[in-house]
Amino acid sequence: MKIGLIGAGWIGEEHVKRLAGRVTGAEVVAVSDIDPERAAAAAAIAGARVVDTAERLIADPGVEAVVVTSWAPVHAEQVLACIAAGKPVFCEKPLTTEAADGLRILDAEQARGERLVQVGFMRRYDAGYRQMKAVLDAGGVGVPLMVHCAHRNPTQPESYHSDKPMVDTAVHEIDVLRWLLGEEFATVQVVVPRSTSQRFPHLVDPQILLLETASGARVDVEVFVNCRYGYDIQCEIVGETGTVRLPDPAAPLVRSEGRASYAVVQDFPSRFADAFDTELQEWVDSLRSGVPAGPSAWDGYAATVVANAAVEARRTGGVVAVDLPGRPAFYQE
Ligand SMILES: NC(=O)C1=CN([C@@H]2O[C@H](COP(=O)(O)OP(=O)(O)OC[C@H]3O[C@@H](n4cnc5c(N)ncnc54)[C@H](O)[C@@H]3O)[C@@H](O)[C@H]2O)C=CC1
Ligand SMILES: O=C1[C@@H](O)[C@H](O)[C@@H](O)[C@H](O)[C@H]1O
Repeated sequence: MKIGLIGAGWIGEEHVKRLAGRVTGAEVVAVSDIDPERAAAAAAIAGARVVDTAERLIADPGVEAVVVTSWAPVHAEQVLACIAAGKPVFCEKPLTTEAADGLRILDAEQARGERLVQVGFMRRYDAGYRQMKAVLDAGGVGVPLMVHCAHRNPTQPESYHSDKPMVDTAVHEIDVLRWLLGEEFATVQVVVPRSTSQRFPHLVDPQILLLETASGARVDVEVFVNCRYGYDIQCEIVGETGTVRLPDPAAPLVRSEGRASYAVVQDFPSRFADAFDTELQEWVDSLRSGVPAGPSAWDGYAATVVANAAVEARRTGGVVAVDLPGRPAFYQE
């Protein structure tokens, strides 16, 4: 597959390296970024061409499929342009920052009549989450009743504002829990403890999302993006007959100087390196087989609806209903 990539920033460059070096069956042939230096640097990794605009890259007859790794607010227009051109597109999360833009994508894809969009929710490709799903699907802990999650980043840049814990960060838990539990969320509330002193003053951090699924399971997600000590992702599902917990990444246990310890992963590129590789490999495989797989535009839309409701919940302090329409038949699995 000849791939064009739009948005050669941090993750764009990582995905170019991945597609050029570790993923089989694909090559990056074109790169575009509003910053020409970034585009040139990423293109050089793969021996690809630089194309001056996203529109030209999408229209380029030498590009068979597109990876969108630009800033989230421009995802919608770029994904819509790919659909209009009939080209498969892998779009990094979040698919859109506003649910209304996600609806436009659903409408366009259904009007086109073929599944073209996959969303970069890489946790579905993480070995630990896949093991949890196998346990749940086999009924290993009975009916899920409660879920406890923590999403901790060591720090975030000053541009990270108080809606981002939902739209940019907890959107991962929202998606992976929809997938693990096999149902949608019905309500969300956000409660905030006192903020850490280790943050930029404009940011509310940490924040806790309290969600309820359609069938009545309760979920708490702690988002704490200045925890300082590492990149720490926790998830425990409590069912009627047992519990299942996301495994920590394997690390050697060191006994020394009177202590037994193991290191905490420091960043998401390390924590989810294998998941990112598997995600892009399975996307390329699905393009080559012609059978769509992975998180769809519906999944991207549903996650943003919940994230938007959580933003409203923090602002109002109340319990907000998740206003999600029924899943169209086009997106039934
Ligand atoms: N799945 C995951 O765990 C992760 C996903 N992401 C997602 O990837 C996306 C990009 O994030 P980063 O790489 O961290 O950001 P970044 O700021 O490093 O890179 C974004 C790039 O997009 C370019 N860009 C912006 N508007 C553009 C346009 N109209 N046309 C072409 N290029 C444009 C910028 O110049 C920049 O080079 C975000 O949606 C983010 O949420 C980022 C990190 C991890
Ligand atoms: O997607 C990601 C970032 O964009 C986001 O900013 C971080 O909070 C997440 O931990 C990371 O996985």
